Amino acid sequence: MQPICHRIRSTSNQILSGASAGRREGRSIMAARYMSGFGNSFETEALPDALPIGRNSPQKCNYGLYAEQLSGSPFTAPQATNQRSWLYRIRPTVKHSGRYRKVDKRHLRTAPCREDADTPIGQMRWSPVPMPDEKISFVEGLCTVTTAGDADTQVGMAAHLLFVTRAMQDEYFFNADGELLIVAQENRLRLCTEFGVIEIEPGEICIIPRGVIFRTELVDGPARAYVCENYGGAFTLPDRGPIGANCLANPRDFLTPVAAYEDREVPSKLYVKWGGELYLSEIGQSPLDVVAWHGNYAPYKYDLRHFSPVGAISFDHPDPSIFTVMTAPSETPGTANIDFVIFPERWMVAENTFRPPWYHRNIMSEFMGLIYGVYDAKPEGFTPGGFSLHNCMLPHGPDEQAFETASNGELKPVKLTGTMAFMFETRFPQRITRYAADLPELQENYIDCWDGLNKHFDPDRKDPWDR
Ligand SMILES: O=C(O)Cc1cc(O)ccc1O
Ligand SMILES: [Fe+2]
Repeated sequence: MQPICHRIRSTSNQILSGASAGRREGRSIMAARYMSGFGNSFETEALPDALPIGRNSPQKCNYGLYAEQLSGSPFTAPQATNQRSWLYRIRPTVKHSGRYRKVDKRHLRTAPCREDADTPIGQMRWSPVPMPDEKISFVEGLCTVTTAGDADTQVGMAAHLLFVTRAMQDEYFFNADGELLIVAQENRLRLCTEFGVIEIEPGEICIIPRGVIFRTELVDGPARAYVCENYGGAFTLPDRGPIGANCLANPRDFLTPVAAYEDREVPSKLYVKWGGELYLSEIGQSPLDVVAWHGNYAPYKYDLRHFSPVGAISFDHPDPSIFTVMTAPSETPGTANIDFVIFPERWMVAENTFRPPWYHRNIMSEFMGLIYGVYDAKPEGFTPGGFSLHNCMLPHGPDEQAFETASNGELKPVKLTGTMAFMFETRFPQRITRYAADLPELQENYIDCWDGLNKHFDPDRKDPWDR
């Protein structure tokens, strides 16, 4: 067995859900099981010998399965970015797809989307949007708040809020417009995918690559998440440069599910997001019928609490790029289509330093969310489930309270505990949607948080401590 190649054999791994999952919980068959490593070539089978050995397309596959390739990159992409998997399934995906009809996309939007034309520019922040009362599934609960770039040309991103108050029952979804980075914020979410079952809780994220079919279930109540839709090339790990081979997000902590399948023949619905619209196809069975698969194009999860931050151990506040979990690069080196950055628990030890984020203007556009705890630059008004947008070149930085505390406090080592904020940072301006602009949670007075930053300048008093 090659070191980066996983062959997971299990006697039977069928996706069970709802009541049947509960009844059989003791049998471990339901527990999501994973293989470790980022970007590996994995192989996994839910029935013994379902995977052909040493070839992809035998004349006949074992168990009467169909072989099918899913290409996440052009065939000819360079080795480092070449992504594809081979799926051995009960039916080919053409049988999970009939005629499509357009359906209501509710609050789902796609770039380019210029619903912000009448909204003045400005720094923006929203309080958490309450969980809706109505029963909505993953597909109905995606509410776009910003879009950037152009999905058709495969550049840019969208930031969505996600509210899930009901499981998808005989309903499935895939997104042709981009890969989905799902950041759990409240309660767990179970994603039953073509490749196997992934479960995430607040503090964890998962990536569903473009085109992968899945449905979602609830585990412990209505779930809320943030979602970044990446229209461009896939997220990957950033180069660590002089940091070396370890720390930040370590590859072994990324987890990909083992194969699991449904052999379920009931009228079902397949929803597809394609070209910014939502389509529905009625099908006669579950499309999650992949009994075995191998390759490097597959969903995965990551626990953000495994991120090992590296920071200033003497003085000054480094650029937040040191906290990049994953990056979706563009063709221009160092200029990401999207950087996914976190602000986790960590020690602050820098001496003679203004420790919170500095005041800042940025060519990149910064969408931020708070999973739990307090963000050091914004102790007031930025609450878990809330979000903010500091767009291209718009100034921002610590609020008055953070400035006062950080400028005057004793600089002994301090641990920021129980906190997890994140940023979707993109090279493109982010356009807010009408939905976001009309939310009552939009904080009209956000910019007042900088009101009390008074002039301290005095040409006759050089010593800042002498006042
Ligand atoms: O709060 C922000 O705006 C994000 C951010 C964090 C940081 O540590 C440095 C710069 C920056 O933009
Ligand atoms: Fe910033």
